[in-house]
Amino acid sequence: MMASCSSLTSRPSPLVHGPWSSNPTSNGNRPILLSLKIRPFDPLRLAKAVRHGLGVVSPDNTAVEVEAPAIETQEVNDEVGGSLDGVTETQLGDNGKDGTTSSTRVKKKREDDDSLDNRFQVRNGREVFEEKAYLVGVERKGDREESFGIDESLKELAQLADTAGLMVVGSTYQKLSSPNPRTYIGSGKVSEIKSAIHALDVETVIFDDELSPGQLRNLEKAFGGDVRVCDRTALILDIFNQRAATHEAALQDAHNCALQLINCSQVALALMEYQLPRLTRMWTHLERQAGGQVKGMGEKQIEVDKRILRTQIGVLKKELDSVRKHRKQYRNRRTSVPVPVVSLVGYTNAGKSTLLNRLTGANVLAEDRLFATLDPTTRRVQIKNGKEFLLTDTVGFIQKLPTMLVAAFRATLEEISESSLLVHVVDISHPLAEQQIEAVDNVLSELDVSSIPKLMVWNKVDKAKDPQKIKLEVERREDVVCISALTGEGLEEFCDAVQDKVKDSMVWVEALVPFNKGELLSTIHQVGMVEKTEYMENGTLVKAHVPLRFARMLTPMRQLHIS
Ligand SMILES: Nc1nc2c(ncn2[C@@H]2O[C@H](COP(=O)(O)OP(=O)(O)OP(=O)(O)O)[C@@H](O)[C@H]2O)c(=O)[nH]1
Ligand SMILES: [Mg+2]
Repeated sequence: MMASCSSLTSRPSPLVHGPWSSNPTSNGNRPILLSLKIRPFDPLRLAKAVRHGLGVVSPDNTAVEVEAPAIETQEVNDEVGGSLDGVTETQLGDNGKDGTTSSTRVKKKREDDDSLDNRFQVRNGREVFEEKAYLVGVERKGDREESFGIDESLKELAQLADTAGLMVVGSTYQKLSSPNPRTYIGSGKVSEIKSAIHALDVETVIFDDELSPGQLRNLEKAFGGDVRVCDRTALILDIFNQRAATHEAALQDAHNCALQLINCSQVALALMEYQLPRLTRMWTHLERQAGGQVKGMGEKQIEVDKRILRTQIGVLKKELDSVRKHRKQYRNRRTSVPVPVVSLVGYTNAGKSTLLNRLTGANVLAEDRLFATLDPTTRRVQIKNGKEFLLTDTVGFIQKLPTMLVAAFRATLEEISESSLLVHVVDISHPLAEQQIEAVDNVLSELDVSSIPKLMVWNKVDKAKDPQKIKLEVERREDVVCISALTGEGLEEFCDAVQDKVKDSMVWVEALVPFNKGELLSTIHQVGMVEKTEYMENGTLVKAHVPLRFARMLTPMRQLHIS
């Protein structure tokens, strides 16, 4: 294993360019994180840096099969506060639905991938190295039964790893009362994973929960060699980084481009903030490089690195503030023509982009991978009766969303906070649909959107085990519409429901519009729900539901009519 790892150093992994690593040792040259070159902030250059600094897994090239992780099924002894009675035997569970055991699959994979060259793949015109990853989860005693189970959480982690371009070769988990402060898992489990690393030639170990910088360091030391340890947060940040690059080319207008830049910078900021306390890894790296002789040198370097990073974080934050202010002004201008804005929110992979594409003929990337959408896209939807609304697609939510990424979501979230309606898209065919709904509601409850009306949409009904049962359930409930964004089923009902809900958020006005204000009349027809128009001597009397902001603009005419 060591031999193959060290031979990697001759071919830089395209996924990572460590900003501090001039000498690409294998550890400074692996996928996952540390991907941005840190230089003074320039949004355009930053976007470019993101694009060129990473090997992007093409969204079009989805040939890599998402492999369900080999989840250990054996009971694990309890470990409290780092006591050392973990399980030592590594066992890859049999979860192969086709009768193939995971270990056979793993063996097969190893044979297939014996040659390193096989693992360099050209995707999207770039060479990407598929690292072998091993997943580790912890089931906390006292986790509520209805929350995401460890199996499901690890399956999701495997999907995330696949999206990031890694090859999952196995996984394990441990039941704990509380995590070990030094190594997160118990020492028995650490040894077990170490055996798995050797047996499966693992290059990256990914933990399903966020690890502290100290835990990361201790685990890397414990696993030894060139094994990289990372966590769910790092993985998600890395995917966001990749996605930021992929989507840039697809931008079509200044509005979406501005949003993209904010998102891109937010991701950069999240990355830097994640890196800052973890920079000490480079210290170890420098120390090792110098054979442990010049400890001071590494120490000095890390201080310099930290200072540079802190300055960059400060500059980036300032720039972001200023871009945000401009965005707010833009939104204010946009709402002066108050076409209702409807935002699609929901768990990642629920089908939001597919729905947007279906309704607007847009060409937003929709695919069976997590976080396909990073940047919010807005398109106009024209309904049969001539009415229209703006539909905004947003980044998907996920359980265990890293706190620092909530800030990175802000560009999207600021947009949805001014919507007339939030449409919560649910993949009703997913076995954990309930839990996903809860995870989305949790994120929404942290945002200032409680006053915005909501509509729930159960999507992918075509894929559900028992579509009839779902349709009956929907009939009993008033607040849910059942659709298939893929086949188009239920989309008319969806548009009607959107209109009804949008109407609920409007106010009733009766206004006398002077004949010389013809354009106002057509705007009322465009954005409001007109019940009646009457031609009077000095203008047109309109009775309609209109958006609140627009009602304010009509105030003088309302007074005119009353007097
Ligand atoms: N069978 C079926 N598949 C669907 C339906 N809607 C979407 N999908 C599929 O689900 C996958 C995810 O769809 P997306 O539209 O990318 O999902 P998303 O919610 O935008 O995902 P993120 O951008 O990752 O948050 C794609 O493979 C779609 O083809 C549906 O109604 N039925
Ligand atoms: Mg999407």
